[in-house]
Amino acid sequence: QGCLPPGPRPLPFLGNILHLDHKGFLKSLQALREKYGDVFTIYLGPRPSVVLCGYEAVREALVDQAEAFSGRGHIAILDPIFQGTGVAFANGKSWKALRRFSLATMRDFGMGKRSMEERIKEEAQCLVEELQKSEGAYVDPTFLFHTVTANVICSIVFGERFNYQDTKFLRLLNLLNEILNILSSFYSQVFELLSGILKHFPGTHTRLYRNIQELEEFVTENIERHRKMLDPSAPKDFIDSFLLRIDKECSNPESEFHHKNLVHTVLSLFFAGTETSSTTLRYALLLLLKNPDVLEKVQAEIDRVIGPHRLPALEDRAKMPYTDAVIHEIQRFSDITPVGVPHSVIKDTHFRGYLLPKDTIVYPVMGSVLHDPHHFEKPDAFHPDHFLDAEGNFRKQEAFIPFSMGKRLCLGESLARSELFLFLTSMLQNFSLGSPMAPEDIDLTPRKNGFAKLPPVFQLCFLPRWGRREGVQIPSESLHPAPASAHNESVEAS
Ligand code: HEM
Repeated sequence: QGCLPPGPRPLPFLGNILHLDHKGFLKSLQALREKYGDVFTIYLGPRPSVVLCGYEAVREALVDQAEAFSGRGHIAILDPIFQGTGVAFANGKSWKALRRFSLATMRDFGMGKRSMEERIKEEAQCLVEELQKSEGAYVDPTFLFHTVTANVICSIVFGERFNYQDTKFLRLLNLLNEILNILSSFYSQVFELLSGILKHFPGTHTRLYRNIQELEEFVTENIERHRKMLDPSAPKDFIDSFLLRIDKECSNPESEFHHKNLVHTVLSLFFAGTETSSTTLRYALLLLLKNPDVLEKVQAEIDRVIGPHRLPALEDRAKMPYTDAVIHEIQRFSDITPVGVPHSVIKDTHFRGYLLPKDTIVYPVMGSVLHDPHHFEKPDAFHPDHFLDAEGNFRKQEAFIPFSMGKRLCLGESLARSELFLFLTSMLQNFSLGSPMAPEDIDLTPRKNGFAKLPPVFQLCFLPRWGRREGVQIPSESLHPAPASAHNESVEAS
């Protein structure tokens, strides 16, 4: 049975449901941490989960005992669909093969001649053009940001980006949105506790399964098109590369490279790689509106290093320590997966004097690491100096782990970091930001702070910083006041 860490006494079947506050799973965990320490056990329904808080405990598990803690914990509402297939949900030999393949394919030129950077730059340019069309009106950027991050995944897996008005693409986005909304809803948390009963009745999970099925059909049709056009000497995207691997291993009945794993790996990339990046971008703009002095310094660095005449490129980042520090602080502060993604131990595991039986679920509470007061001077403030030394050089922080740590470390980390840099610098190179509210009135209280953390809904306007004449970008005096004052002037002008 093992010897689990201490925790509140569970009820039969219902576990610690009474200790969990649906408004803030994280808050409930913080209260329990005060009572039981950095490592404790809670029962989600009848199953125990071990919760790890603070940098030290999370590192000791995910890094010092990386292999033991590398299992993926079940997510009850998704279990019947994925059944352990697809890179984000698989375990053991299957996960290892899919992860190695996915990383190698997305790295370098695993998918033909176009690099990841080119794909993101193309999307960044479309994003700037789309924002130009808003003509300085106030907009809520949520949908547009989902669109651009989903399009980057489309470019990688399908080999093509879609026009923002394309009806098929809009349907794909709606399905994704609805699926991710259900996954982060209170219903899914209840399902986690009571899946044994709820799965026998129709409910929101039935709608979730219909949506996922439609998404699977969309992906399968696309795979069939790829199959017909496949050129074995020139794979041009993720699906082509996977199909070639299926063919290569077709005589091996044990192969992990089959249709179901392809479809579910593609879905994993969409689920893990769209809302995460787009929520971070939204937080970025909100924090820059709230902190106009920071915005001003970022734009000054962009003007100095990149200037107005060319697109930002990844190699600029090394020359932009302030912008790099700000992006790190945005990710630290926004902390978009506060309780982490569940892991499990793949064997009986000794940890800090306890014995966790094989398959015990483990939550590495990332919010407790990103806000660890032993590692960050002002854990609850937005403070880019966390990532700068006294000379203004970029300074690494070991407790900066928005992508987690160890063997399950986010597979899209490099892609996501490139997206954040290129999308943000492209927007700030071209636009001043305006808000209908003064910075001190902007409320940062998250709209949700449970399994996912979401910023409040807000609006802003994008005011061109440069006029265009005969294809050359030139400074537009009337449109280019100092960014901090632009912030307020634009409000009065509207
Ligand atoms: C700011 C953006 C992002 C953040 C903060 C983020 C964060 C995370 C976190 C916390 C995990 C869980 C790691 C664990 O289990 O300990 C994860 C896993 C994962 N992420 Fe990301 N992610 C981001 C963007 C992306 C993108 C763009 C992709 C697209 C390729 C992606 C693909 C994945 C996949 C496939 C996994 C599962 C890895 C596995 O189970 O082996 N993520 N991510």
